[in-house]
Amino acid sequence: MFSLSKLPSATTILSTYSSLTAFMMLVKAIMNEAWSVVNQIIPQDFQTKILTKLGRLYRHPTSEVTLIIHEQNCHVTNEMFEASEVYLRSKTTNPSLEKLIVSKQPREKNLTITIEKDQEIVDFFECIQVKWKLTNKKNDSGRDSKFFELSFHKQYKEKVIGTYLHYVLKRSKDIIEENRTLKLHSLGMYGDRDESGVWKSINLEHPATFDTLAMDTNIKKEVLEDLDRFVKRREFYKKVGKPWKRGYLLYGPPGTGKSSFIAAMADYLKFNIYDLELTSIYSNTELRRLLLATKNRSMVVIEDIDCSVELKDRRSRHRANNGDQLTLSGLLNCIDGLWSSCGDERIIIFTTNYKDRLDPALLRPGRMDMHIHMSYCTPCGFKLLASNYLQIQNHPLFEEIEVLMKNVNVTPAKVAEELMKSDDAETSLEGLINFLESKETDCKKSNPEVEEEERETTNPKEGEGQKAGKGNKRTKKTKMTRKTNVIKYCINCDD
Ligand SMILES: Nc1ncnc2c1ncn2[C@@H]1O[C@H](COP(=O)(O)OP(=O)(O)OP(=O)(O)O)[C@@H](O)[C@H]1O
Ligand SMILES: [Mg+2]
Repeated sequence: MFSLSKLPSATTILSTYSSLTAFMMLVKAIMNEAWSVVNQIIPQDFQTKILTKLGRLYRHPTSEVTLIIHEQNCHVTNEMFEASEVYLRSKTTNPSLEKLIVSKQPREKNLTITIEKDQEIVDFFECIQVKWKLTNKKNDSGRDSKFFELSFHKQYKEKVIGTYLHYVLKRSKDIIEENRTLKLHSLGMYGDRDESGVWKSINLEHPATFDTLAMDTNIKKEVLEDLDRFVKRREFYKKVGKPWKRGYLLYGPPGTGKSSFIAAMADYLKFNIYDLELTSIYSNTELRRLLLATKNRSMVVIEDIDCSVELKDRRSRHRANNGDQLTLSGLLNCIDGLWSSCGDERIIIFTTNYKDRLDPALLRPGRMDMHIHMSYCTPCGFKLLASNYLQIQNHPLFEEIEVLMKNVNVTPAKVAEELMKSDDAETSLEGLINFLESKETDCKKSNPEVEEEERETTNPKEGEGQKAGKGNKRTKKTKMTRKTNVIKYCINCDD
């Protein structure tokens, strides 16, 4: 029961209050005294620093939440820590940073810039402000242990944990992909002891890109759209129940850019290449093992497929005892079956100089999704090469070259070679014209009917206009008067 007699009397309350007031005054006096002593002992700017630090520690004591992201959890790498490190590398332009660490790994393209410990980085995500700080402390075993402190207002706790951290994970993956050094894996051998191959990798440093590749503009556009569609279709492939893979057959004469195309594709997709040399594989089992050892987001390349699946010439010592030899059907089964369903984002590329020599099984619909023809150099391809090699978009000699090119088959490789012969654009272009003309003459000799036709269509005033300067004796014909439907002279006349 509540009893009034237990309440303190008014006199008691008053006397307690006066004692408390007297005590507070005493404390204040002591504090003032102490403060004046501190003022005398500790310099003013040092005091400011301490107060700022204390202020930071105790700022919004109740409104701020801090997440700790350790480098390791029970000796296992913490992916969130790694992702944060990578993510914060993209924030190093933050004006609040005073110290940064700069480094460069061998063969990496870019410098790596990371934050120094105790530096604070402010980041914004959907109007939320968060603060990152890398801290370093000795752990129980006396070793340095690193961790990130991620602080923000407590009202955003759900959003930061539920959304922002996932965003950091995703962004860091993208950043790694963007800066990835591409690898070229090819087959190394164990030596005589064992005939099985193993994948060995080196950095892929092929400079070809789709911008430098001279090929039919429409085909190039179609391929790029196809690749873009392919990489976006993870869910689509899942839905329709197909392995997420795509096959391309590149065909065309030597020197038309098939290998350069593969390098350009790898650069565009940022996929590693596995160069599968079938002539060094001797059984279907070995092929399967090698294909299963390839990683996702990669391209398996089999060059000159018409030659590599000819198994007749293989030396007997390579024949597997159990009769398990590499066969075309073994290869196709592997590509269509087990291997392709064991990974994601796989591309397989076959190249050949002779599409007509390929086994129909390779060409049947659905096997290679796209057949891409790499042709001899076209006038449009020549312009791209001239722009790349000579940095010119136009020149009076272009017209003559373009007409010659319509009549003579010349590979982009040969054009590139001619354009590299001199630093002077005109000299290079003249060299190319001389080459095309000599090839035209050779081909006419081996095809007299065409020569006859040519005689009828060449300008009768031919030879009048000798080229001025540089002592060039080339006869300047008015090529445009030729029949536009003239057949190409050397269909298989390679350099
Ligand atoms: N289409 C092209 N565009 C730009 N450069 C090209 C092209 N084709 C060839 N080249 C140049 O010629 C060189 C050789 O070409 P590449 O090796 O790609 O030809 P390929 O078709 O693979 O030949 P092969 O059938 O002999 O393997 C390239 O390094 C490049 O400099
Ligand atoms: Mg090649």
